[in-house]
Amino acid sequence: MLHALATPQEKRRRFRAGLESGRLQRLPGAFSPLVAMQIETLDFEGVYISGAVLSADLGLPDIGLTTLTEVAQRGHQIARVTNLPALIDADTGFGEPMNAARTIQVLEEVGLAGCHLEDQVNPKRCGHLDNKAVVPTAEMVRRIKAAVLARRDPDFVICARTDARAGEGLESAIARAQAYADAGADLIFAEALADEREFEAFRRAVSVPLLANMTEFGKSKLLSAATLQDLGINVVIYPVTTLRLAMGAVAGGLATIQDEGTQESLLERMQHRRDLYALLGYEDYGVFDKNVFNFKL
Ligand SMILES: C[C@](O)(C(=O)O)[C@H](CC(=O)O)C(=O)O
Ligand SMILES: [Mg+2]
Repeated sequence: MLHALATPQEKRRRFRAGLESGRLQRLPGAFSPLVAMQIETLDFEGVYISGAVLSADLGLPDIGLTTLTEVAQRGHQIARVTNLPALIDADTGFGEPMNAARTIQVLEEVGLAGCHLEDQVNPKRCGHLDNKAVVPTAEMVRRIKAAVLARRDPDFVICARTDARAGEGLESAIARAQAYADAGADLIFAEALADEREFEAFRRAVSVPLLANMTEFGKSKLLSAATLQDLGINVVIYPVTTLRLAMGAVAGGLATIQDEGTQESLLERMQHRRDLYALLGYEDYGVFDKNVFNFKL
């Protein structure tokens, strides 16, 4: 009720244990706190909070327009309602290495389990767009070192993302990942890898845990959880999936209302009022006031 029972420290320890378990940690994107609660009712290991989704939700493209304050606020809203660890997209850290350091402290304070910082130049852009530019390896190493130094809970996971595969090629992306791991990154996110072969090459070369981004309609082939597990990948994110599902349903449903003049034919595809109330735990709120939850169908 009101918030999740697990503390941020417990959630971070749980995420750390998951990274060390040898089992794939599956993190669907939560585009709202309510979606995080839905994810928790299924057997997922965590939730992901996407920058692309936050931008889209605000009606903006994913080109580095959102601020740390907006990202932290959304992260807080989501992290507080779920017992699952939440990993958030911190883009480039919102500026210079000093800004990345502050970003880590703020994201820690709002209860997240970890975040990823990427090696793109400011302003960043979606990892599946063309003509991305990355900063020199040494500059990203400074970004990561500043982040690691600023961290106060050693269990807060700092994930380094490299966007170098597109512009510099696989070898360079691997060399960067190794440098980022040496700088203290706990987890490596290799953005926009093409297929199994590229994940295999990363797995062979990098000793820290690896994250795979299974985003739709991008540059990466969609690989199943079983395949990723076999490849030795530790974390998979489905960053924009729930938003794409919801928006597909919203667009189709609005067209039906236009065509049919009623939403009657859509009812069975909707989350029922009863299920929404169960997810929100309405009944639990009756401990404060017996009159809060009076609902009969
Ligand atoms: C993972 C990602 O950074 C995100 O913000 O969710 C995006 C996802 C996407 O645009 O599909 C990305 O740059 O890959
Ligand atoms: Mg992003």
